[in-house]
Amino acid sequence: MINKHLEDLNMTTTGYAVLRDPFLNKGTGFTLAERQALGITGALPSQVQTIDEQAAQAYQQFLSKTAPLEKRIFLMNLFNENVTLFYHLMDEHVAEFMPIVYDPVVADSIEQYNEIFMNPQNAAFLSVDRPEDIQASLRNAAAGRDIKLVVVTDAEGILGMGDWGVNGVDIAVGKLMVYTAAAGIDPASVLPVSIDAGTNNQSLLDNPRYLGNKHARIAGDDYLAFIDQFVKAEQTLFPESLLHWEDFGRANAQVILDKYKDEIATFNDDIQGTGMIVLAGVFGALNISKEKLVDQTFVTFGAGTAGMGIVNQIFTELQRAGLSAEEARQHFYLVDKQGLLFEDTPDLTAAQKPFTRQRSEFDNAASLTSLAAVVKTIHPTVLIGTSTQPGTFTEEIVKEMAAHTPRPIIFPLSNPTKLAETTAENLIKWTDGKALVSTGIPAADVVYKGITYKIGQGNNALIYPGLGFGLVASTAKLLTQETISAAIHALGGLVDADEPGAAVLPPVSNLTAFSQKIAEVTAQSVLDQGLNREPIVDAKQAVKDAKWSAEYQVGK
Ligand SMILES: NC(=O)c1ccc[n+]([C@@H]2O[C@H](COP(=O)([O-])OP(=O)(O)OC[C@H]3O[C@@H](n4cnc5c(N)ncnc54)[C@H](O)[C@@H]3O)[C@@H](O)[C@H]2O)c1
Ligand SMILES: O=C(O)C[C@H](O)C(=O)O
Ligand SMILES: [Mn+2]
Repeated sequence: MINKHLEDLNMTTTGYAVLRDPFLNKGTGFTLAERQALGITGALPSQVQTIDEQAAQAYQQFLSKTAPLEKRIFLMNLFNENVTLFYHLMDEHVAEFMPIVYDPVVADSIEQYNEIFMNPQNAAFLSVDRPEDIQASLRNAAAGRDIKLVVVTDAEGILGMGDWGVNGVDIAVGKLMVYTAAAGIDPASVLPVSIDAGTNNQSLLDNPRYLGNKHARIAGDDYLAFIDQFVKAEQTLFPESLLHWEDFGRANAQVILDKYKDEIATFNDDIQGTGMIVLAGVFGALNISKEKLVDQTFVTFGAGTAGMGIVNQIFTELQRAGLSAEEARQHFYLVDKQGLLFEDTPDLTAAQKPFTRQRSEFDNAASLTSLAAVVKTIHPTVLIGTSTQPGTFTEEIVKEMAAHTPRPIIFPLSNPTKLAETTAENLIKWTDGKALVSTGIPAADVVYKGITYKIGQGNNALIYPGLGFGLVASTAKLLTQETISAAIHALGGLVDADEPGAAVLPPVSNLTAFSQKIAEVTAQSVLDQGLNREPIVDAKQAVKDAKWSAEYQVGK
């Protein structure tokens, strides 16, 4: 698909403006004829390079950087200069670049955002103090581009690191880069958005270099009114776009999703994307252990945005498998700061309440205040960590779990690296190779007693690009549970369960291939429900037509 922006600008943009527009620039890739036509003859050295030659040269420069953050800065600057070359290079090195462009190195860039500030990858910055600027800010950042996908963050819950104010814009930028690298959405059709609602992070407020609003976060009705103004402006300016919410705080994420999910094409990645990838990972694990979902007992450690997204997705699937809601609920034990969550536990969230337990179920209810006590009492078969508490899946807890189930499914999912509940290596060793493991951040293979255990990455990045691109390609009006379930099953069936040490999810090196499959299944589901805005008959063809590839267009 040739973006309208390219056609429009191509006719009117000439001279240095072409070289400075990252969506148009080819640098030394411009042919002599193009240089002539665009009025940039003499503005570049005489050699004309192919994109492969440029990519090889850029990769050498990338390799000369040793610190991960330096590598990221190099790649962000390359993106700012030449978007096509950036993605051409990323296509060739997707497994190597993902941790740099995205999690975990994106966490370092967020923490040091003000100190390393650079031209911000075409993001839109909205300030809660200037609601009157919302429309203009979105329009200016889009700069005439036809926007089909917006990733917005207010950065109250960046990964597990809490409130990072305006710095959090980098997660919106990173998520969108993964969308294009994985699924092939046209980078000229996407927009990262930062909502600066203030920050409660004292280190930012005290930092003289902090670039965001230097006041406490606004909350409550004022906050929700600003969100509503944003949604209305976004939908007015980009009426066919998908709106993706990222890293909002626990008190707002579900409220916002519930408010808009039946009205517009929208998606909360931490709730829905995480629920999807975890269920796909559990299916992958059950393919290996040859067990059934309905026979599993789940302990979720950290019953916040992600934890409850996971519980609800599995809960839905258990009902699809034939259980009643009440039967399905019996499979879950939620552990949060307070310990096991009971119906009379103080400070329960709305999402937690339906899944609490009764004290009368246990002889030792009063002592179920720690994960160790809960694991010892419940004997879970699946343990999921979204707690933000590093090192909490201890050897004692893991060994206790493994003593009561042949293939314990254990997913320490908290990000970034420094917050993970434990490592894949620990889990394999402590369980003598029995654990079926997935981690939020990328993990190296674990070699143990002669077997190489591959570790699937349980990160929503393995599923949201295919889902989101499928929705955009099929011009979806809404995202339904039916579509979500279809996408999960598309991914869950992609592992080779019989290989010794097999991973529960496919490798990031295959991200492009399986994102394509997820996009096709998603688009088909949208068509099956009649939720497409445009008349589309062939889902696969629609995905193919919408796919952008990181090659220069001749003569453009
Ligand atoms: N791998 C993935 O795809 C993925 C996706 C989303 C979130 N995450 C990770 O999950 C973590 C949580 O994210 P979130 O958006 O749900 O945040 P959140 O703040 O909504 O939830 C965190 C929950 O953990 C609880 N918690 C805090 N301390 C605890 C303790 N000592 N014991 C038990 N529970 C405790 C909190 O009370 C809260 O309910 C983050 O580290 C995030 O990076 C991973
Ligand atoms: O950003 C990630 O790596 C996954 C997830 O959305 C998170 O918030 O941790
Ligand atoms: Mn997130």
